[in-house]
Amino acid sequence: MKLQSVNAFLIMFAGTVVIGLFYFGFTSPSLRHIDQRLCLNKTKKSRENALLQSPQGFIYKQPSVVGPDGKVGPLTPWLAPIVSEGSFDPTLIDAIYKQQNITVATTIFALGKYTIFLKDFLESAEQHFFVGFRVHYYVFTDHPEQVPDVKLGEEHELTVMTVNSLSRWQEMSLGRMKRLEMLIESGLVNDADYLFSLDVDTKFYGRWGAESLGDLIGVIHAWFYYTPREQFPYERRPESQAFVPYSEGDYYYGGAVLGGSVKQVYQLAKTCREQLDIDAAKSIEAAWQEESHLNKYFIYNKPSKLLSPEYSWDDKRGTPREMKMVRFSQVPKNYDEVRPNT
Ligand SMILES: CC(=O)N[C@H]1[C@@H](OP(=O)(O)OP(=O)(O)OC[C@H]2O[C@@H](n3ccc(=O)[nH]c3=O)[C@H](O)[C@@H]2O)O[C@H](CO)[C@H](O)[C@@H]1O
Ligand SMILES: [Mn+2]
Repeated sequence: MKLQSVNAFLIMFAGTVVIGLFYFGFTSPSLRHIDQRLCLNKTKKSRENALLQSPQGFIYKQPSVVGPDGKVGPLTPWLAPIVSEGSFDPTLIDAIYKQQNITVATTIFALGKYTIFLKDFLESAEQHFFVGFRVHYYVFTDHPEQVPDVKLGEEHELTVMTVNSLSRWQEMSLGRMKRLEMLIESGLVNDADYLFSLDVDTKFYGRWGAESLGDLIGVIHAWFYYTPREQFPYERRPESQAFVPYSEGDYYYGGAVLGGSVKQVYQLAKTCREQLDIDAAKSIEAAWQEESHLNKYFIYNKPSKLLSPEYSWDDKRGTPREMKMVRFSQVPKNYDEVRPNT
């Protein structure tokens, strides 16, 4: 009888301690703090690895860009937004990102005769590209003396990066991934939150703002958004690292625009550079140089946001019904005049 009551007392005491600990755990600020920190650490880690990776050889229907209603579809099959006129409120989206006090860095390559495009590019960018935000242009050129003196807006900055001349246009285009990788490694863009790389033989015609920001950004090419995937100009030789089988691919992305967080752009540039190096060692050049490697990368590492062809149009293409506006476009160029080789 006595023993039983001691046991009952011990059980009751243990129960009270357990309940007390639970209560203390939920209410104590210090323990809650530790708990929150653990939770946040976990959350942050999974966010950092938040590449939308897709397995190779996975077969599914090709998504269409323009829906049956004649409009650019609002989402990809992996639920990434496709940004086009009417899909966002420019004042709201700018106001949200303004509060984050962000810096947008942009690389532009102007080697050989391509310096002639810099004036129009920069002048039009100053009218349309992230107006009111902190912007840092990095102009890579082998002719620093030819960089025009364009008046920049408040908090807009331009750094000239002098590089060696190259003899083939393909190399100038190919070298962009390596330069991008090196620029990020140098720590020069550490102050930037987002990084874009844009073709220089282009002009801005309309707004390009915070709606274009995200972890990993690709642009749908102006010439291929009605094309079946087996006809995309992907690299089709299996010997190349840029090889894509006929049964795979979502959209054909343009090499003229890529972007995202500095971290994601680094991952992209490094991977593409490694693939380009392997090809170079085998003397293989992909069909569309780094654009081919970029396209392969985006099949297996899905962009978190896509820019519609409004963000990479072509002056030669007119404006079909489904394009409500043109924001950024390739200007006509005489290839024989601007390129050092054919
Ligand atoms: C609209 C679009 O998606 N265009 C892509 C396409 O043709 P493009 O005809 O647009 O290629 P391109 O001649 O404009 O070369 C791409 C970029 O490389 C730089 N550059 C090139 C040659 C030169 O002598 N000096 C120089 O600085 C310059 O920044 C230029 O904008 O395929 C290229 C790869 O071959 C790139 O992926 C381009 O982005
Ligand atoms: Mn171009």
